[in-house]
Amino acid sequence: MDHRGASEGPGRRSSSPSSGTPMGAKGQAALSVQKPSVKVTPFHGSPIASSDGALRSIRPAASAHGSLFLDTYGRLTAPPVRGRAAAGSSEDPPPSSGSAPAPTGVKLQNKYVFALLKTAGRKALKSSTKLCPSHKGKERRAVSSKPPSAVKRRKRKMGMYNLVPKKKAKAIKQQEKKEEPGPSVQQNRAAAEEKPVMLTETLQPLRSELLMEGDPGEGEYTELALECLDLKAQEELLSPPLSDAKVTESDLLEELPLCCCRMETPFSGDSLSTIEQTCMAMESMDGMGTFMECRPYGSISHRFHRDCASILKDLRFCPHCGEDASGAKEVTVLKADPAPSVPRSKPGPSLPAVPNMAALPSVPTTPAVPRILRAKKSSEPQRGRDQSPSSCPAGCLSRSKGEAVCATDRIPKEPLESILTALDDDNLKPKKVKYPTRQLYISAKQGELQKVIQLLVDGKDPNFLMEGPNRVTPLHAAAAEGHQEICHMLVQAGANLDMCDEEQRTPLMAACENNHVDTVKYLLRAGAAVSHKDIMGFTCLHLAAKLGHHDIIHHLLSKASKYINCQDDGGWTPITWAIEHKHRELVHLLLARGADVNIRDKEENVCVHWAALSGCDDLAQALLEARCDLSAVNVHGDSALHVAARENHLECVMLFLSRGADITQRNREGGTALDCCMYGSKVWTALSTNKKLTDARRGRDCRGERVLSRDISRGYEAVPIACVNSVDSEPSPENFKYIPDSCVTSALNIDRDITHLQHCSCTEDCSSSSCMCGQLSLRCWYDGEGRLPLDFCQREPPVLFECNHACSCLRSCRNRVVQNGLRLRLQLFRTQRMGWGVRAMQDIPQGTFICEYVGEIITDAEADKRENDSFLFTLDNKVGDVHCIDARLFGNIGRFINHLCEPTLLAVRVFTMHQDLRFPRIAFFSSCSIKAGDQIGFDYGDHYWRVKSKYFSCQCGSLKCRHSASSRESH
Ligand SMILES: C[S@@+](CC[C@H](N)C(=O)[O-])C[C@H]1O[C@@H](n2cnc3c(N)ncnc32)[C@H](O)[C@@H]1O
Repeated sequence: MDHRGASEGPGRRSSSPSSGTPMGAKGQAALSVQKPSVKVTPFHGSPIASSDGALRSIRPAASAHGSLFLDTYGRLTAPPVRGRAAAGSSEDPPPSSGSAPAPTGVKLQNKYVFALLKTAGRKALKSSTKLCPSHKGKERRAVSSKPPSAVKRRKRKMGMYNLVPKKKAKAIKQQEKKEEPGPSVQQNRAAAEEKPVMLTETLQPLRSELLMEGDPGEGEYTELALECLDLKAQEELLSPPLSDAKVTESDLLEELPLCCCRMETPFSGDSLSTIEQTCMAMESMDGMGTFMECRPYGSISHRFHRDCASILKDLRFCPHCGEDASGAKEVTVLKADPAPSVPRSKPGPSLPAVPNMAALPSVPTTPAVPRILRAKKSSEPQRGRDQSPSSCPAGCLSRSKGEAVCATDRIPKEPLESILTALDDDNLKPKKVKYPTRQLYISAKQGELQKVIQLLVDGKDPNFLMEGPNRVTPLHAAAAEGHQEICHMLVQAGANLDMCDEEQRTPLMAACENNHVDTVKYLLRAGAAVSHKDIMGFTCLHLAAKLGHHDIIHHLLSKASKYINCQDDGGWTPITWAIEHKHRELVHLLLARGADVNIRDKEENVCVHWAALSGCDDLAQALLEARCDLSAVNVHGDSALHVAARENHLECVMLFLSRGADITQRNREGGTALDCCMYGSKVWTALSTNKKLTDARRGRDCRGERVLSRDISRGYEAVPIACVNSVDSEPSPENFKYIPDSCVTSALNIDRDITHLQHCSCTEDCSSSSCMCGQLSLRCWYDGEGRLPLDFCQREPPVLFECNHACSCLRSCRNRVVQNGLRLRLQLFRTQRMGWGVRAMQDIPQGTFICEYVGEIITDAEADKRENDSFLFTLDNKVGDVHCIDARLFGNIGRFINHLCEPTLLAVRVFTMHQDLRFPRIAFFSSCSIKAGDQIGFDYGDHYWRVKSKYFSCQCGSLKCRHSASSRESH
């Protein structure tokens, strides 16, 4: 049994309610697994056995040993610790590989697992690649535990916000430094000196308002706790491969690491204590300390720690504006700014309300994640406690791992109007920075709506596939983060809604997996395919069900309920995932929506197997009430009771026993549920007690009546015929073949020409109201109930001719009884002295057709050759050759009817489909009324007993018995 990590999170089927060797080699082998190749096992793996013999769930070996993990998409990646070590070690590869493992390594591992997958089944892959929330936690801990010096310094990529009032592109400024400022530059500077004044005037009331409310963060910016940051992802995203090639001039222009400050700080004097004089990065700091001050323009000042200067080719630059900082002066701020609020950029000319703007998604209220920027420095600045991460005016947050986070990267909520205005306004246009295409992915992931729009306007491909092992698009990233409005922008820019990543997952799947209901709704409305399957056969429903995303499931089902029973590559439906992961509410939702609980997975498990595995007796009960088959066994012969017993789930065991689970049922290894449980446990006690009681009951049953077969006719009769034995241990007779109609095994040339009707012994017209065959002079012997009349001659029964296909009557004509076959409830039972016999299971009025004597039609000569004459019925009709019906090898229930000296049956010759008088059908009619439970029998005839009395005597037990030993003696 494969019990790998039943309690683990998403990613793959962690376990299987299959059987295994309780203490066997399979379990040991699984435990000793160290590598993915070994972890990858077929769908059925043995469970891991504990010392007590109970089968236990274990975490996949890969997880335990860090061989493979899943990222937030549930994809394969390398172990986080190893990845982090690589990032922090000086001997390790250059940081271009980031903290993540080398892509090729991941690729190889993926390929390796995928190759194994083909032979071992998808489930194995799932098991081997399990990771989960806990993995993320590990990753974070690994990040925070590394010393700052262990992190390689790396060239910062330029980052900036687009709304930079009057701030010129760095390239222009660099150009200005080289050349004498021309008139146009002077104009720009003049403008730069004017605009901040306008801004402060505009924003002062609002800032005061915010200050009065004491919640500066509620305005344009919201701070995130550092712990919220997905540091690993950001490291990877923002750590482009470093090249040792020469840094060109264009590199200087494009790659100078800058903070994302978008605001110039007007300098209006020597005092640094007023808000107007501070960079926006001051918002989260106390503002005290010694800083370098850059004054790119007369009224603008930028402050930053000396160590926070951007360095490129040994030149120091202001981290805010990229200006040469070699001339920056050192300033000391002794007193904190009284109002370290956030200066605002001028939003540009106010826009009239745009009607269709309402249709656009609203700007997110959740703050985007600040980016991590790494300073390229020869040594990490040593900061004391007083130099808290927020104390740098440039917003460089010194982290324990030495990663600098620029607080100015906090992303403001920008109304779309402002964004659009900025795009159109030359003054508000961003610095001319040449972003790589992957910036679109980065910004989409981080929720930078403004930048996403800018990048799209600049012509970045919305279907760009991010390099790396998973090859996701910006739409994947935005959907995974729930950035609905960015999804909208990307889709409008031509992003393919159903683009697949390396694991064949779509953006919709990413949104489903991450529980972003609104994004899911948006993508569905936009036309995303809900039926798409990923590399493991998962649909959106599977992903959401596995993770318990109730609202996602609810919405998906409202749109596409027909996929509710869709099976993934393991044969699992969404409800099996929900059951395994104990998402109770979700299970009930899926049940209410009609999930099929008896769909078998690839190991033939049904839902109740999974409930047994997860130990959810409440879910098991709900499943049983939804008619889940408790007796179902999987390919290993395990019932749900086996699984619950093995997992030591007492409540489930009790439930299953109360619902009649068969405790004696053995799996393919020969084990009962009792054999699977832990000796001495409560489950063991419950099962042992039940076994004792069951054995006692069966002992009583042995003395009572046992049902040996529910239907000896195997469905060939319209009414099933049970076989019971309350007399001895004789099993149900199986030495013959049940046939519903007589057969011939040699050429008998039955004449089926209906012109023989003229030989019919009956000369009376048909008296049936419905029969229209009167012209053929057929007489209908049956009354309105299909019975023979009470005055029917029993001493010498006439031959009956039923209407058939050659008649003009309807098929419902009442002159068709025998040809309609058995209609009464009969039972084959063990008699005390006559072997098997037949009894009525209902009251039967006189004249009712009971059954036919069916067998092999043979010649009399053939009959004489046959040794066993116990089942021969002669068709002696004094017409032509004599034939017999031998029911020894082929027969129906009639072959079990015994001789009764007080017969209740009358054998009548009947013709139905032909009138070849040599071959009548032998039909038994009740010669009297018969009570339910009475044995039925006919008179075998004196000739029979004259022969057989030499061997045995009649055992009919009748007081009027004529062939018993005593009666023979008396005669
Ligand atoms: C057509 S079979 C009836 C089914 C038979 N009892 C059986 O177990 O298969 C006929 C055989 O049943 C037994 N049998 C039928 N009626 C009997 C009776 N009244 N007394 C004793 N044996 C009878 C005889 O062995 C006979 O050869």
